[in-house]
Amino acid sequence: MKVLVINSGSSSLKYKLFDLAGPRAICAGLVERIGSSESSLTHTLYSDPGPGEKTELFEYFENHTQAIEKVAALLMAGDEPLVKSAQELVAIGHRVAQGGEIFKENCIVDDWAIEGIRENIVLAPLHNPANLAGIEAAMAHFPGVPSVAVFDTLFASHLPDYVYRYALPAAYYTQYKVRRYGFHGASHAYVTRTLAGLMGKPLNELSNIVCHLGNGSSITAVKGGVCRETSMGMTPTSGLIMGTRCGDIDPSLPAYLASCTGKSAAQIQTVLDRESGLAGICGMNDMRDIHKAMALGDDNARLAFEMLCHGIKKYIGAYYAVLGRLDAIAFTAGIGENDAGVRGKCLEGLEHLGIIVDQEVNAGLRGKSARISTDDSAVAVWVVPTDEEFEIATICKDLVLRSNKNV
Ligand SMILES: Nc1ncnc2c1ncn2[C@@H]1O[C@H](COP(=O)(O)OP(=O)(O)O)[C@@H](O)[C@H]1O
Ligand SMILES: CC(=O)OP(=O)(O)O
Ligand SMILES: [Mg+2]
Repeated sequence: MKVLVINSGSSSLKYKLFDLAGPRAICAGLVERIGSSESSLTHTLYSDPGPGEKTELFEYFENHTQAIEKVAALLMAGDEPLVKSAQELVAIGHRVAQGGEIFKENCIVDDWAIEGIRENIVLAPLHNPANLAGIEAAMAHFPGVPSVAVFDTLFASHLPDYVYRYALPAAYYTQYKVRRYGFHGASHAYVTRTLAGLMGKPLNELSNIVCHLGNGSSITAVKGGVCRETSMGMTPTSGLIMGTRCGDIDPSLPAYLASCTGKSAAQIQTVLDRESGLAGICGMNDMRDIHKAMALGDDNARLAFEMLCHGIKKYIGAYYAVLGRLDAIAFTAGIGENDAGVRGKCLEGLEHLGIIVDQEVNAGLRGKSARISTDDSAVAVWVVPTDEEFEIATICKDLVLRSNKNV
């Protein structure tokens, strides 16, 4: 029973092929820095034991459609292709960022779902187009295989009304669905469940914060596995400073900037989504580049780093208060899993809150699960690599099996 999962992020495309009968994924890959001259594809074929063979291709991928064409060709190439024919796949799972109020559950994609995802583009302009391109390209390459849409927004769909509503005229909520949705749901759900397992604590007793820090970043407060607060709002532009997104700003700013610069609302939106965040402050959106620049004394890179860390610290403090009791904080995604500097800095000075980082363990840790707090830290701090694709594959399998039973 093979399931292919496609996770189109704003700047990357991840894929993983699972044989759900087996213990682990068959292969995985990452197309990074899509749209940049430095774009590349890394394809890893897993073998037992060990990570297996790695192929790296440096090619220009202009957009997500081109990336998927290459991935499909890789999976189906050679004498013993990983996917012999489309019929071998029971489903292709797609991460879709914005489900809005249209999608109350994950679903098998049909014309109605495609229209709904398209309608929600205004609520996630960087993501839903990439997600839709992924779905359409996969449908073209693997005809007859059910595509399953797994929505980022569902994890936060049980937020209390006083959290998800904005203090705007009530009609804007009822007519235009203006509200906090929250994103990165598959990641927050997977990391929270994994964290409970690592800590040996029943999920329904765990009170935790997840810091998903990637090119897009969001933080959630979770009690008993249920999301109680989330930093992203109606769109993934809000919350923390991100690679190119501004995060929370004064709501009067767009109108003020429009009057200063003569730019249209759409042009200002592009500035907020694509030219702001870390890139806006220092010209670089990747923390690896920012660290290199900081080491050379670049003060704008230092500022971008400090703004990010300060923002994370503010959310942790606020969500600690929201939860009342905090058992653990988990760091995940590209920055959360790999950047010891960010982890260390944003938790600095929180000892009085019972959060004590073991700086030595933290500094040495990259890309794998481990506790990075000291034994006497009241709040456990963990790095938990996310696996949005595994979460999506599991959802796909359940949905397809259920729908086959109903046929
Ligand atoms: N080794 C590393 N050290 C520091 N930061 C890293 C490292 N690897 C990746 N990152 C950061 O992670 C980001 C990508 O995170 P990821 O979760 O894969 O993004 P997305 O899914 O949003 O495209 C990069 O932009 C970079 O800032
Ligand atoms: C919703 C979102 O920000 O996604 P990504 O992190 O993939 O950009
Ligand atoms: Mg991501």
